[in-house]
Amino acid sequence: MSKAPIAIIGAGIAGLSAAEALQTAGEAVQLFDKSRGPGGRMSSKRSEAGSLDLGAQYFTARDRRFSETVQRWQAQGWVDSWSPNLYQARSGQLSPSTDEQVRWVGVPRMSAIARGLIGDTPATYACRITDVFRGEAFWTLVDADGTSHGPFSQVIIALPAPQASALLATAPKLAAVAASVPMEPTWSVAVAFASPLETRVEACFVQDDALDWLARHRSKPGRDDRLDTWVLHGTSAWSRQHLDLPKEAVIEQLVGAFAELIDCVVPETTFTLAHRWLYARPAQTHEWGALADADLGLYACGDWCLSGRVEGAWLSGQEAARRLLEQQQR
Ligand SMILES: Cc1cc2nc3c(=O)[nH]c(=O)nc-3n(C[C@H](O)[C@H](O)[C@H](O)COP(=O)(O)OP(=O)(O)OC[C@H]3O[C@@H](n4cnc5c(N)ncnc54)[C@H](O)[C@@H]3O)c2cc1C
Ligand SMILES: NC(=O)C1=CN([C@@H]2O[C@H](COP(=O)(O)OP(=O)(O)OC[C@H]3O[C@@H](n4cnc5c(N)ncnc54)[C@H](OP(=O)(O)O)[C@@H]3O)[C@@H](O)[C@H]2O)CC=C1
Repeated sequence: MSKAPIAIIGAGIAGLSAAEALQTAGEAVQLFDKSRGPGGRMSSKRSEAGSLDLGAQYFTARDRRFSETVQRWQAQGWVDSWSPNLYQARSGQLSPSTDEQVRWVGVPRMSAIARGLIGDTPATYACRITDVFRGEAFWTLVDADGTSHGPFSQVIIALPAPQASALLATAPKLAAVAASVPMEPTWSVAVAFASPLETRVEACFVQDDALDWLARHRSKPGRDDRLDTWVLHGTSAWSRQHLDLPKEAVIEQLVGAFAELIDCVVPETTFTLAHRWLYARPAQTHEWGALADADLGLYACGDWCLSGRVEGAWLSGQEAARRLLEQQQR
């Protein structure tokens, strides 16, 4: 009889990283995600202004293993470096803020990385897992429609901490650790103009009440440049305070803050879109790598186990896979 596969809940970069490491080691995996495709916070949204990166804007690679992986992604044509005219804004004052940091983006959109990584890995989408339980030898997952999935030999939960905690009931200690990680929201707005704004700014780290970041979409490699589209992110504090504000009001306030900040005339918008990320980033970084109850065969990973960035999420997926494989060899 062939061995039961390993279930991975969450097809963001952490789940995909774990899936790749396990498949490379000869294990069979099955991914589940509540969205219509992979990528999670690294996905891109299709819109009338083209495909937009509303979540992760770029990523850096400081760890050697991740750097080597990103080089491989670049060779496969999934990523390219992005060197925008970088600015900062402090107390409403814009100033150039060029640096030497290499920043990476998916091409032609951020979701290209997840699309590349998933390959032909078995994945079930639009499937929100609501329960994870273990019988005598195997694991079963239950989704929001009440459908059961299994049997599975082990389970990796690769979700933001509050969502992971809800599925970790079988391992109360892991559930408690995940429940101890608050995650901050981010309101993300895309705004497009029919003719290009007369500014050199292509990206800006903002320290403001409302705005945290802005990026000019067309400055990224491979993007559609028919419109001059900008992505604006609210700060964690502002996003938390305005969590339930209607999207139109969020757009009005963030585009208003953008118009005050940017050093040029801002004309009528031709397109706007708002997206609320409820669990955008962990409030602090951690050094857990991944969480494991190896005897049970239950693991948890995600950006919140490390740095709250793309690199941290990828490394956490690797660590969950490493611990699972180590336990199998015992
Ligand atoms: C607005 C924003 C800007 C960011 N900017 C940057 C940046 O510039 N640089 C950077 O390095 N990082 C950035 N990040 C952070 C980065 O995107 C994350 O650290 C990383 O993508 C997290 O990956 P993950 O796999 O841990 O989680 P996720 O990407 O959240 O993946 C979790 C997956 O689980 C799925 N899921 C959730 N619950 C269930 C369930 N019950 N059943 C099934 N599936 C479920 C979700 O649909 C999702 O696909 C940003 C994030 C946001 C939101
Ligand atoms: N919005 C979210 O939910 C969210 C945003 N995240 C952002 O992701 C990047 C990733 O961080 P990383 O360490 O990989 O990148 P950087 O080294 O580019 O930026 C880190 C912070 O350092 C400051 N910084 C960096 N370069 C400059 C510069 N040339 N001029 C001014 N400041 C710079 C900046 O911090 P401040 O805004 O100055 O406080 C960068 O933020 C990072 O931008 C996160 O904010 C991650 C997860 C969720």
